[in-house]
Amino acid sequence: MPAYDNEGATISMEDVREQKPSAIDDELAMRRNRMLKPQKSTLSSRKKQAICVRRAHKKYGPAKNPNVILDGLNMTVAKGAIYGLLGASGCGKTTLLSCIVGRRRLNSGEIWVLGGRPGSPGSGVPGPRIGYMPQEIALFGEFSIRETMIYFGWISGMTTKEVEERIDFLVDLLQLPNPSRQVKNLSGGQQRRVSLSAALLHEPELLILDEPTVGLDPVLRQSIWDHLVEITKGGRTTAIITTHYIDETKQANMIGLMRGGRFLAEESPTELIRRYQAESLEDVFLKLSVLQNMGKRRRSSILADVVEKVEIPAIPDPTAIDVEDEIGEISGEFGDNVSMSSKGRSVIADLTTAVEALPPEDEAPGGYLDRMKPMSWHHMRALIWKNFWSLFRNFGLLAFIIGLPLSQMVLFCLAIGHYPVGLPIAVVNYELGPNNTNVPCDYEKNKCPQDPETWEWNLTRFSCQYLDFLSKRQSNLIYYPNEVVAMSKAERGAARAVLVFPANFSTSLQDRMKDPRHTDVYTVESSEITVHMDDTDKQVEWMLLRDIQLAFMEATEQLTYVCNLPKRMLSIPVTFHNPIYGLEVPNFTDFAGPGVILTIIFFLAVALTSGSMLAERNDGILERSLVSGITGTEILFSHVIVQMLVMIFQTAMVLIVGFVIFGLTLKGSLGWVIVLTLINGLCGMTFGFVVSCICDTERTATYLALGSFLPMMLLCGIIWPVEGMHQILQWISFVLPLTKSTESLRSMLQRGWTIDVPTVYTGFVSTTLWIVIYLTVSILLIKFKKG
Ligand SMILES: Nc1ncnc2c1ncn2[C@@H]1O[C@H](COP(=O)(O)OP(=O)(O)OP(=O)(O)O)[C@@H](O)[C@H]1O
Repeated sequence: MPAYDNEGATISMEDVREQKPSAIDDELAMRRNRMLKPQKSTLSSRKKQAICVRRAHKKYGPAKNPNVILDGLNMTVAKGAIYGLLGASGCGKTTLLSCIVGRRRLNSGEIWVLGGRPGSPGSGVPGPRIGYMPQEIALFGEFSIRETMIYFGWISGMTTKEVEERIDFLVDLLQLPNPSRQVKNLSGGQQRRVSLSAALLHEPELLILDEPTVGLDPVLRQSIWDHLVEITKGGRTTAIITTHYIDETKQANMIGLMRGGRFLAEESPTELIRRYQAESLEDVFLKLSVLQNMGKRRRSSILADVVEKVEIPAIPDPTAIDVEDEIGEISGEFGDNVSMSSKGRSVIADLTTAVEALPPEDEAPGGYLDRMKPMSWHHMRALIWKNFWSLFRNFGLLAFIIGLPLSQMVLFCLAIGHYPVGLPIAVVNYELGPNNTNVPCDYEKNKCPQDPETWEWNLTRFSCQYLDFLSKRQSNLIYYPNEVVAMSKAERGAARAVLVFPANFSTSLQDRMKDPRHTDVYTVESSEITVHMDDTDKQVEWMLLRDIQLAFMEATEQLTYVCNLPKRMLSIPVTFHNPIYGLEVPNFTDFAGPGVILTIIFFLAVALTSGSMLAERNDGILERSLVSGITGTEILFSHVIVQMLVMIFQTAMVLIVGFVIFGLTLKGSLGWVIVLTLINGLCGMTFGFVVSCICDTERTATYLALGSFLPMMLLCGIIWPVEGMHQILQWISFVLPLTKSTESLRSMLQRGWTIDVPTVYTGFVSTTLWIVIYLTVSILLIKFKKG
């Protein structure tokens, strides 16, 4: 009868039974006996074990209210054993495993893995000596099964050919689907099997499998166990397995029952069942849990309970074993540090006091340079390959990478900095008489109002001449009959300004110009245009003010022109020549452009880097990569290399849109502009690393990125000159990463300054310094921020 069907591959129960020869049982029994021999607890004996944990203490949370996870735990895993780590959910199995693989540190205690201290130089742990399957799937959804294997194979130093050979075997063993299928399209169980095959791929010395069989078909679970028995036979491979299926661990050589931060027992499954006269391992766990609860009572009473309730085989001749030997490596513990040796020869109080002081860290075999070597070629190759494909296979992300800078730059160039036109301006022109809104505001455009004979002025309807010039700047002039109506309209938002021309405006103006000394107050007042402005929008107010004044100058200049008079006669005595730098008509787009370009590139890099790093971390991929020996520095630099490609592309797009399509001013060297934009993106990338190291979730990273985006926009002189800020803000602005670079880019673009000008090179220096700072901080955080 078919027992398991996967993608057309059908195996029968008979097949499975055939895979489990009785020789394996014999081998298991033999090794159980071998391993259960008590050994001296010396430094060298601990180093000889695959894993040896002593007095492990681990807690999370604040010192005042700690969550104690490991509470003086001892554990011994002999080489070549299959060790079943059992315990209720949340008892600390994963925490213990991550301390073993060197990803978390104990608060106190000692761990030896494959003869070294995890994480110490030269121990090889984390590294390819370990095959780690974390609880999460920890795979790249965008990759196919084959690509996943190639990635993990390369990391562990295998060639592609070796990986291909192993793929065939693992597909067969774990009944994987076609290796060309993408991981994200597999079922949860299939993904777990791919994850398991990635751990088995390079045939490591120590397999650490966190719930490898959860959700799997019982037949497949059996074949996985059979495979583990097979590979541990020779003694080269050791396996630790956590599982919730307690009974499947009866095939393990040793079981550690974990509860309350300790092991209730550490024994072979048959011995546990025999000793506790239980029907199953579940029963044993239950009995031991009850006993541990009693451990809250006084130790003496526990001892009585233990001795009374649990039949502990007596030692035939206790005197035959010396004191050292009594402290077996394999120990089960109860309650308050009450330990029982594996052979049950004696009940020993407080095993932990018997072990010696912590030995010094192992020295790395190589010299200082060897330890400093930050990157290995096969790691970098795997990481760059992985980063490249995970980026370019994700179409949503790709659309974001291309679309966002493009759309932002187009929107900026279209929406920001352009002169507001068509602003409604209310006009009350009493010069046209009481019926002023129905009378055309005409004037003789080319007629000089000065009599050529007498040189007497006869200025009429100068208000119309002025309004003609004003309408060329602001075309939306709305005429009202009187000031009261115009004001009430403006108060309700119908006009941005109200202009009132007195009845005898032109003649009063003429009198005032002709004989200013004897002009009376009435004449002065009636020669002036009264203006009421809506000041809510400063930009609009300044621009209207400018239009109102310039229109007057243009009207008077026109007068001098038609009367053939010197132009300066009727203009204000200030001459504005061509600007030293910049355009004659101020352009806010040019002012804000440099800051906006840098901000787009900087914050896109922050978002992309922190996003991909956090996704990698939260999916468990980062953890898995680190356990397989990849260093934080390698991860950072592989991201730098791939994202540099992205940034080059984004920079090219932004600059083309800004300078080629929208014609932003570019007077300096394009080469230096590109270099500054790129190193600014690099700076954003390194800031993204810091964000992803500090934050645990994408949400907090978003808050942090947003929280830094707004202050930078406001304080870095991007939309407002730094000189206009409060002195303290100016100091803050001085040390922000975008201030000096914006100033530098602006100077290159608009002033055409070269790199030897201090304002320009300061931008390069400041950005480079920030890169170094962010990179150092992130490397330190990756190095030291462990559980
Ligand atoms: N980084 C952390 N910070 C704070 N508490 C943590 C952290 N990691 C784990 N814990 C807590 O430590 C306890 C043990 O967690 P752990 O994941 O080691 O348990 P487990 O035995 O592996 O559980 P399960 O079988 O459900 O996977 C849990 O209460 C968990 O909430």
